[in-house]
Amino acid sequence: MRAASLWRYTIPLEAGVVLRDQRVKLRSGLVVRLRDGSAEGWGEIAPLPGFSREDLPQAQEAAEGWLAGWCAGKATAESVLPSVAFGLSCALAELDGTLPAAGNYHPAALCVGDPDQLFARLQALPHQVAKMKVGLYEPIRDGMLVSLLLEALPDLQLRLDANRSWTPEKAWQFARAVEPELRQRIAFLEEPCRTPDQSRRFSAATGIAIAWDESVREANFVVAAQPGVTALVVKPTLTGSIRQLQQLIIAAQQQGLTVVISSAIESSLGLTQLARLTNWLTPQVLPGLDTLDLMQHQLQRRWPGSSLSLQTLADREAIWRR
Ligand SMILES: O=C(O)CCC(=O)C1=CC=C[C@@H](O)[C@@H]1C(=O)O
Ligand SMILES: [Mg+2]
Repeated sequence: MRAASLWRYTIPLEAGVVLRDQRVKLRSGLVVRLRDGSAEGWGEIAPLPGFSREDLPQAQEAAEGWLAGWCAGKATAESVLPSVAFGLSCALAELDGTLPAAGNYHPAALCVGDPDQLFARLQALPHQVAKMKVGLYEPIRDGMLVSLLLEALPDLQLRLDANRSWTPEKAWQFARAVEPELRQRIAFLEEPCRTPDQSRRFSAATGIAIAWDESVREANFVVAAQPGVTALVVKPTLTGSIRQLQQLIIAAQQQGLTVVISSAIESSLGLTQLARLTNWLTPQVLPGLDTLDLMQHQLQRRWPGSSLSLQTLADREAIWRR
């Protein structure tokens, strides 16, 4: 006997969270629970405004349609909406036991805040891998800060993310502020320039490794080894089901590329599932999942070690059930 419930959640974000130049105060999404006899599986469906092609009402409509079919025992294809396909695939994988319980709860530390605080925080990290946004201020300032951190912390490896914000000239200004021997400790710089071509040229000229994030989600994207490209940053809420993630990982491995499983600012429910997917599918790679502290509370499942309070859904009214 199959049953399903859908809840809607809204979590206040910490002041100052900026996504694509927009200050964002709330994160909303759906949580699904599937039951089949005594087995149970949960998933999170949370399109990210400005990044997902579907919005929350569209995701809800698609999820309800899929769930009605599933409860009736019909063979149901994966949704074409990535957030829906991802959340439902997690719920199914918990239900049938394919998603292992063990997780990798040690993401690359996301650096925000002023350089002094950053320095203290980075020094205390168990593994010296951190991620920093660049491209929000002057590129020379970014380059100087990167140099300062790499010089002060000799074991530190930095992942940088420019979100396609630089012209070739600005990207050069950044690179000139980082000495060539320090550039080797930039594990990768995500999408430095406005176009992939410009980013590839930047990498060839500076020796700074790059990674694709936005490009992975473009219709014409092909997984291919290219000089200077070391990694694909994959946010499953934006790319689709666990099966699609597995295909991407296999294709990337065949081309010698690393896949970094990353957050699309999911709640602790989705983040802990991403941590489990990381441990299962990319066990050698630190994930990009250090986004829980952008939120004011956890949802349904605890992230190990987090002191944020937990809100659960079982006593809340579902918006849909069957
Ligand atoms: O990749 C990580 O380590 C954390 C996630 C992260 O940086 C992002 C998540 C979602 C939207 C973006 O603002 C941002 C990114 O650009 O990659
Ligand atoms: Mg990015």
